[in-house]
Amino acid sequence: MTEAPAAALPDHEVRAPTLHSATFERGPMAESGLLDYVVRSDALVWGRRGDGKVGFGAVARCDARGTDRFATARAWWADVSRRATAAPGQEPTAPGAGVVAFATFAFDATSAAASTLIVPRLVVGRSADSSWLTIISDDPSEELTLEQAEEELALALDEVDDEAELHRGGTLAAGHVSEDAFTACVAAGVAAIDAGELTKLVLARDAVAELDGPVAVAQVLRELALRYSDCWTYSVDGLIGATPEMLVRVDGATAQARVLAGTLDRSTAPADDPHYPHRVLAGDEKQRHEHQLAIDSLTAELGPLVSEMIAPAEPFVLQLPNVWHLASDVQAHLTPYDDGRTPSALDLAEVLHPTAAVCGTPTEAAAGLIRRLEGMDRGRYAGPVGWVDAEGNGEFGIALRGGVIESTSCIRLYAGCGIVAASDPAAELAESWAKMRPMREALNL
Ligand SMILES: C=C(O[C@@H]1C=C(C(=O)O)C=C[C@H]1O)C(=O)O
Repeated sequence: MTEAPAAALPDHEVRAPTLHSATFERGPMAESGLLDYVVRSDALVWGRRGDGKVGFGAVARCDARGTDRFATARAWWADVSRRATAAPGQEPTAPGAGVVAFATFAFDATSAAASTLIVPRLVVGRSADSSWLTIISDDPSEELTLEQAEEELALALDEVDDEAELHRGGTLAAGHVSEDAFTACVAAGVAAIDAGELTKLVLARDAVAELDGPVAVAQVLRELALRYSDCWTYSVDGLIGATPEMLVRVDGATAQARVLAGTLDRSTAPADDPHYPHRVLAGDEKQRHEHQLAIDSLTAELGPLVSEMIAPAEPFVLQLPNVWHLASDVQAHLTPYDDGRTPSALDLAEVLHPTAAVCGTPTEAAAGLIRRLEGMDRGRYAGPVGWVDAEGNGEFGIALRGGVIESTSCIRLYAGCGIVAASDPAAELAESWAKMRPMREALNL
């Protein structure tokens, strides 16, 4: 048995609000599902193939920084969850219904970026077999009715962005890590690997998009969701994108992850060779090695918390519109902590982050070298992004293939690549461009 992580920090002042909610079942949604609700730039979004949730407004928020960012978020969420109540007869009916927080975490403990949990006022949710509307209040005396919830939702959907003012295009410039700096970083990373300092590290760069009008967030999200239907589209407090990588998903006592590592650009692939990705990706020793290190880092951290883990012996080739990836879906049965509680999605996000898919092996050596070589604050790029409910169910993707909105018309994009002994700087630079393609296309750049 494993000891549960401390439920509250020793100096944690309980300032979590007492929330109550009402959840109303709704009929089947149109084929487009949740996308019909992605119309505002300030909505909270988590979704894939029309399922997921869209949040409006905010009734509570927790911001944390530094080494304790996960612990602070966990303690705050434990307080919120413990006190949350539901209106009689309107209890949550599915994971993610009822009181729920959208969450985003900085990649590194030294980041200036806040890690944030936001509880929305309204949530429209949809899963394979149900859809619902939840309204949440921090005023225990407020009566929460379906009429009230529908009225507020209609208002929220009415105040859509003025399409005439939104951006049509713009320019993309180097960020903190230019192309030259990136290739130099990769060369230095390979040298460190050759010197035996570490086995793998993931190096990233950024690029700044200056648009000719306000970022058309909702439009970008809808486009990403439609084109990248195998990815999880997210928007939490200015962090937006569509990630193909699931750090962890918790549904009751089941945990799942989708590990990616190993990438092949589709734009340079021969059109007439259907076996190309299997031969060049699945058959390549460097890519297989990089992938195995990512799986090992996940299973090593997850192992002590589960009674059973199924990790396939062979990765599969995940085809996205821009690239192919080597992918492995891992599933596990969670063991309760010795206090009887099942590890939550938040607990697991903390334990699993950062995997070797975005940091390296060994973790500490890679994290140190990333700080030194990149010399940029990754902010929330490559950190966990997703949601958690009061029961501990939730989904945390790794915030990849996206960017951070820095001002009304400016968004910073990020992309990184796994570096092993056989990596070539120019090839890694090209791969980083392929990984920025989804956002560039959605932004019209
Ligand atoms: C770091 C990123 O992607 C990660 C690195 C990969 C690789 O190097 O092959 C593949 C998928 C992701 O785990 C990114 O998209 O920025």
